[in-house]
This record gives sequence, C-alpha cells and structure tokens, in this order.
Amino acid sequence: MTSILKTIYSPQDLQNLKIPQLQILAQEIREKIVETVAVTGGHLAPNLGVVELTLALHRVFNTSVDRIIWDVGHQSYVHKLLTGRQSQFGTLRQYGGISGFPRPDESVHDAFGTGHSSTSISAALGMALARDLKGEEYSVVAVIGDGSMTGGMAFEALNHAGHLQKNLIVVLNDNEMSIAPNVGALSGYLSRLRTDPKYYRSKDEIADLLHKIPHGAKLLKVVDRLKDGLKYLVVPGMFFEELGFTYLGPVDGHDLKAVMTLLQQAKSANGPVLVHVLTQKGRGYKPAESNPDRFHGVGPFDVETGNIKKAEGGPPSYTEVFGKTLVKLARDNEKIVGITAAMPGGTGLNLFAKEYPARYFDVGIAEQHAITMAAGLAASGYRPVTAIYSTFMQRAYDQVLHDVCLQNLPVTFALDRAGLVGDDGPTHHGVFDLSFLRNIPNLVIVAPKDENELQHALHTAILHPGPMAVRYPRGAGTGIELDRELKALPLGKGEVLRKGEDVLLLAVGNLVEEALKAADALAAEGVRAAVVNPRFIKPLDRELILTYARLTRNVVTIEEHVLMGGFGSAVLELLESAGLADCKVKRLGIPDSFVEHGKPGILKANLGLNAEEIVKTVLNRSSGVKKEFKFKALRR
Ligand SMILES: Cc1ncc(C[n+]2csc(CCOP(=O)(O)OP(=O)(O)O)c2C)c(N)n1
Ligand SMILES: CC(=O)[C@@H](O)[C@H](O)COP(=O)(O)O
Ligand SMILES: [Mg+2]
Repeated sequence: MTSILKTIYSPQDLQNLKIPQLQILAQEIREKIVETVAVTGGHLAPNLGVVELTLALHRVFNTSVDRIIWDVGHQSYVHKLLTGRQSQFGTLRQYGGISGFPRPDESVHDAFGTGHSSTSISAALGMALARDLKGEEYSVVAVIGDGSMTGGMAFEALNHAGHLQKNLIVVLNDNEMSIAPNVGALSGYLSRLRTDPKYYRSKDEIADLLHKIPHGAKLLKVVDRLKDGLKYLVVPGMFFEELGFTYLGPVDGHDLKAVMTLLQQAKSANGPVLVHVLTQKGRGYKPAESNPDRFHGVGPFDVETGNIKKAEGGPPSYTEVFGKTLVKLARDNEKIVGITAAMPGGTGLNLFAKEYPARYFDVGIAEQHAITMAAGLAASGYRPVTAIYSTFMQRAYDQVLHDVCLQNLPVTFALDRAGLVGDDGPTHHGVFDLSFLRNIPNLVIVAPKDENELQHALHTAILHPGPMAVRYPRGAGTGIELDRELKALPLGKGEVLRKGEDVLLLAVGNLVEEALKAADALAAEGVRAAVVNPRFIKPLDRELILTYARLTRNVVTIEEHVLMGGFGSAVLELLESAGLADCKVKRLGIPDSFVEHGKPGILKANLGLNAEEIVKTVLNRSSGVKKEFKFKALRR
C-alpha cells in the first residue's frame, strides 16, 4: 500500500483526505515517530498522544495564516511532519538538524518558539491583540497540556484573556500527566470533569429533570431568561467559564471527527474559548502507553522490545548521586524537605519521595512558587532543598533574590543540568545561572568537579546557615569512587590539583577534568600548567587564585557557561581588585550567542571547551604564533 504520509508536503495536502484516510495517516505518523525517536531520542509519549489532535488542528486551521502556539513545544513532531519537514525528520535534535521544539526560523508554520512551559496563552493573547490592532483576521490557538496549565503564567494569561474577551482558542490537551502524573487541585478538577457523570448532564437532561419537580417548569423559564441561561446550572468547565472563557468539551482526543467538530465550533465562536481534549500519552506504542513517564523524553531504544539503550555499568549520573545523597542526609536530619517543580525523575528527587513522602513536595510546573514556598519553610526552621534544572531556575530569579537571599534563608538550590544539556538545545542549556546568581548578596555558589565532590557540596549546603546553590551537569559522573563519609567543604576554599609556574588553568565543575588532561598534554610540550579547582564560584578563593596568578601572570579560565558575567568575569574582577589587572587572562566559555542543539561533545569542541582546545589556546598564546599541535591524551 502506498504511504499517505509521503504524499503530505504541506497541511494543504490533508484537506481532501477522508476520515478513514486520516486514520491510516495517523497510524503512519505514529510509526514514523517511533522509528525515528528510537534512533535520535526525543519526546516520544507526548507526540504519540497528539497525533489526531494535530491532524484535526491542521484540518480546521491554516497555519500559513492562523497561528498555533505549542506550549513547551515538545509535542510538535506531528506538526513538523505535516509542515514540510518530513525529509529532515531523521535529523531531529541532531547537530545541524531540525530542533525538537518549534522554531520560527525553521518554518513559517512555527508561529512562536517554545521550550519552557506555560507561555503559550500569553503569547497567543499577544498575537490576538496585534491582529485586532492591525485589523487583520486569523485565528490564534494555544495548545497547552494539563501539566503546563499548572504554571503560574498560564493562570495569569487566562485571567487577562478572559477579561479582554478577544477571539482566542486554548486547546487543553489533558492526558492526566505532566512528565510524572500531574498534581494539584486543577488536576483534580480536570479529572472530575472527565469522570463525574454529573458534569456531563446536557441542557436537555436538566430541562427534563426540572420538568419533573414541582414548579420546575417555572424555574426553567426563569433560569433560561438569565444572561447565560442554563449554563450556570449545568455547564461543565465552570471554572473556565467564570474566567470568561466558553468551555467546549471534554472530547475524546483520538476521535478525529469529534475533535474537528469542536475545533470548528471554537473557530466560529466569539471571545476566548477553551477546548478540553482528552488524550492518552504514548498512544499506539505499548511500551510508551504503559510507561508514559519513562517515554516522555527518551534516549535511543529498541522498537521491538521498548528497551532503552543505556550503557551498562557506567558511572552513576550526577542526578543519581544527588538523589541518593539527599536520602542519606535526610536520615539524620528530619528538617530536610525536598521540593520539585514537576520533575521528580529528572532531578532524582523521586528517590527522596519514596523514602520520605511526607517531606516531599511536587508543586507542579511552578518554579517561582517552589522557591518562595521553600523560603517559607526555611523561615519556619526547615532545610528545604529545591531541585530545579538550571534553565528553569531562570523563571524564579526574583524569588531567589527577594524571598530567599535578601532574608538570608537557608535554602539549598540544587541546580541540575547546569552547562550544555545537548539535544534539547538553546531553550534548555543551563549556561546562564552563574551570571544571574553571582550578583546576589548572601548567596554561596559551589560547582563540584565530580560526583564525589557533589555529595560533599550538598552536605555543606545543608549545614550552611544561608542560601547556597550547588550546580552540576546532566549525565554521567566521572566514575570516581564515592567517599563513604560526607564532609563539609571549607567555605570559599578551592584546591590545587597540579602545581605549575607557566600558566594557571582555572576550570569550573566537570571541566576541571579537561583542565587536568590539558595540563598533562602541556607538560609534554614543556609547559608547566597549574590546575586549580576553584570549587566555590562565590565566594572565590581569593588567596589561592591570587597566589597562582602572581606566580604565572598567565591565567586561563574555563567554564561551560556564558562569558558575560560568568566565572571568568568573576576572576577578572578579583584580579582588578587586587591590582593585577595587567595579568594575562584568557576566558574560555560561551560567547554572546545561543548554542544550538547537538551532542555535548560536539558543542564543547566547537566552543574550545575540551582538553585539546585548552592546550591549543595555551600554546598559541605563549608562542604568540599559531602553532601546529597534535593532541594526544596522555593519562587518565
Ligand atoms: C518552566 C518549565 N519547567 C519545567 C519544564 C519541564 N517539562 C517539560 S514538559 C513537562 C511536562 C508537561 O506536561 P504537559 O503540559 O501536560 O504535557 P504532556 O507532556 O503531558 O503532553 C515538564 C515538567 C519545562 N519545560 N518548563
Ligand atoms: C521538554 C522538557 O523540558 C523536558 O522534558 C526536558 O527535555 C527534560 O530534559 P532531560 O532529558 O534532561 O530530563
Ligand atoms: Mg499532560
């Protein structure tokens, strides 16, 4: 049988397909996504759940003019397949290939860039306002998941949109899952809408009911004369109705015809409309259906078995070491509480949740709330540990500054995924935290060089009487043996790992290992490089850094972070304050541009952030001429 998918070059090609053909197409799309993501890795389960919804959206709306904004955007693969990117689909999330998120620079059909959650309704409202100001006509649709609907921004936008009464459609894709099962009162409410038969009573049923009771007919007339008639008695989705939205649904999100009908109604309605669509995460691929959490974002896997390909017996991830250490620490300290913003698995806090359910809080996708709630707990004698990815902490800047640091409260910020995360790309690289945290008084920042130092850093943070951020990267640790006993790291003290007089290599976190490799290679070239692990980014080990800066008069800073305001900048500030402004300094890091997606190894090499590039930098600087150099890893 010829493939229908192969005949789809643009959404226009969907218009003449009949429902049975669209259903076959849905099956082909699922197969394409499964076979591709099995190789590239990516957000499998979210996409399998929105196949029919995306087809229906493209049948009812024309994305050459209408705007669809995909919240988070991790569920946009179907949309990409339907909008001219089929031939590039195999390059999904690969270096130089198409992104795993919507990107207006990739296609005119991508109306808005996303990656961080709960932005879609605000962006859609902005577009609706612009449309009306310009006197244009098109539909604006925000597609948002039930998890993303727990984010504060989504509520702020619903509140404003309901007030403005602009034409705007919000499609709520309700699969009862965030990455893990969704949490919160709203989630409970949606579940009641889904399952409680009284919410389904039709207007006719209620009319029948009223006719059966004494004076019911009179009551019916009165109610019908009210502004919104029976709606106030019977309409499901009252919460959204009260916010000023017309609520449509719930509808089975895998019933193409029903979804198209409802979207059509939404399109012709006046004012803001919320369409409640029920979908199944992972739909159509058994391993993902039965384990949607595991298949939310997944690495390469075997299609037949669903087994995820993972290097056996490799070192534990930083995340795992963090999770296990927290469990260990919590055993002796009942004041420790763990907080996640909808990422129990990703942050390793699931381990803590299992051991200490009463001291564990998943707040939903609500980083700002998580931090201020932690401040409240800390102000009441607890030791909250908030485990939030570096990139998502960007959301909570003021909460960190105003609610925690200004009051010098003992909150630990466990910043996972600090550095280049790889395939998720610019929306997710954790390369800004040092710049935005370093300037906040009272805050201590530690960047452990390996997973052993991470466990000690976490212990130190919990003992510290004020706020402390511990930043560590995505993925596997170095494989170093973990000390059995946890020890407190002396605050603001670094360590000398290699003595040398010619150049000082100052690397942050996991790049210390690259600096050591570089020092080995430099020694073979006759260059004596000192390697210092600063460990604390704030406060810096002033004495140690200045001693070696005076000795070498030649400093190279290395960080997987933007150069502006980062660690290298802190070193420059230190040198200047000590009258060493004339010391030679080269800062290696990320220039003033966003880093694309790709494997971290490729990205780091491009940025000069591996041992080989560090050596080249040092040799070229000391000789003053570009010297040929063949890198050979010597030890380690
Ligand atoms: C601000 C922010 N915090 C956390 C995340 C990580 N994250 C990505 S998708 C997701 C769950 C989204 O759930 P939902 O919106 O229901 O989409 P589904 O995957 O269920 O389709 C989370 C927590 C994020 N992208 N942005
Ligand atoms: C879409 C999103 O924000 C998350 O699913 C993210 O991709 C998870 O990243 P990790 O794979 O690093 O946990
Ligand atoms: Mg969901």
